[in-house]
Amino acid sequence: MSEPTEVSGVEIELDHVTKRYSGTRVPAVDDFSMVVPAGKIVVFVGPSGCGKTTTMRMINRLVQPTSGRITIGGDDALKLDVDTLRRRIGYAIQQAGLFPHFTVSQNIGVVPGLLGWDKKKVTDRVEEMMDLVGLDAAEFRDRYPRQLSGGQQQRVGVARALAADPPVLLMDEPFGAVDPITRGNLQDELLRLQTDLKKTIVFVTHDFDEAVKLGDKIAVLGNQSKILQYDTPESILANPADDTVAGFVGAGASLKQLTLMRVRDVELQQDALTTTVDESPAAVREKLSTQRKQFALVLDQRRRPVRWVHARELTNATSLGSVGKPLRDIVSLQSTLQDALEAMLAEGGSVPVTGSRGEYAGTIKLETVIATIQQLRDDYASDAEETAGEGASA
Ligand SMILES: Nc1ncnc2c1ncn2[C@@H]1O[C@H](COP(=O)(O)OP(=O)(O)OP(=O)(O)O)[C@@H](O)[C@H]1O
Repeated sequence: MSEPTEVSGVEIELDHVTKRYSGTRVPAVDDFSMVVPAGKIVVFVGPSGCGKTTTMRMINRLVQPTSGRITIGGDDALKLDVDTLRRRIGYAIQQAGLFPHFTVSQNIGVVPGLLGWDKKKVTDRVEEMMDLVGLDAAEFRDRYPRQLSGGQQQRVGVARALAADPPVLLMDEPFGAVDPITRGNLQDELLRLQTDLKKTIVFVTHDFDEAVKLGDKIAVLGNQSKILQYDTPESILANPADDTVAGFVGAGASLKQLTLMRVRDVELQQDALTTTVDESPAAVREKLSTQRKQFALVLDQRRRPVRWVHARELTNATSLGSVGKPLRDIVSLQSTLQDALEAMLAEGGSVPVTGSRGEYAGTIKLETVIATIQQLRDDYASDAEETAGEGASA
């Protein structure tokens, strides 16, 4: 295994690449040039039909370019044997594209199997991948895709794409078909994985917020995959290159900046009273009353938050095993402040924050997010003033 901090991804370069589908008048992709840096996530975002998918699929030659050059880690992708090329490139798509008659483990083991790995190595790898994407192998290994939720299917799709440890990952709207909360969780998990894996990832989406959250760089594309702007999310939000990009960035750029900040970047509260499921309700009620608090946060044996319980609910309770209100939404240290804000609005107050293994790390409160928005606006206003000042003195 490589060191976790090592970049395992390789650079991708597209050089004057054009795709003209037969029988069409205008090219779907016209003279596209870009360098995707090794170990980074580059997100293609743009309107429907602008050529995002065609551009991406030329990288693994699911679409054959009409002209131009593509190199992957310095090798000419158009000259490589197509099987060799695709072994270097994981591919995940919307609705996961799983084989319906294969179990989860067969789906994840497809590429290692094709590569001729022995059975034991494939089984071990499947378990490792399931663990990586947060699926319990014992529970899910033998299920069929239709026996999984949309989010679980997407996790299997990501596990399958990563199974042969390719340096490059292409992801075409992989989280497009799931509800917003699951989508947020899947995005967080991808970022968490990427911290260790450091693959080169090209990610296609319609959703600008998703692009801001995931991208080290974003390519805003117009018709025929024309690159309108290719830059960091911070620069695109602060300085959209033209009106079309500004339109895409949309209203509320300062709110969108909340997607650039993570919960780990702000201060958490440590004043909630926590308790475990095996503590007696009477003891917890006593502590609540001494500390003049109304709510306690119940943690499970692994210190993962499960429920808020109100002092009132403890009066007749015999155990902490079931009383209280289950948490609908938990944010992690990786979540964006926007996710945290949405969770707070849904929960109606502070929300618990979890660390990398799901353990309780503190709570985040609305005032913290509001103060951060204020800070971002002040910073933005003073930057704008400086820029205006420079203009005047030039
Ligand atoms: N096989 C094909 N034959 C002919 N034209 C095609 C083919 N595939 C795509 N196109 C056209 O090429 C253009 C770009 O399509 P592409 O799927 O790459 O866009 P996209 O940006 O990924 O769109 P969306 O976001 O809707 O998926 C579109 O005008 C589409 O109609």
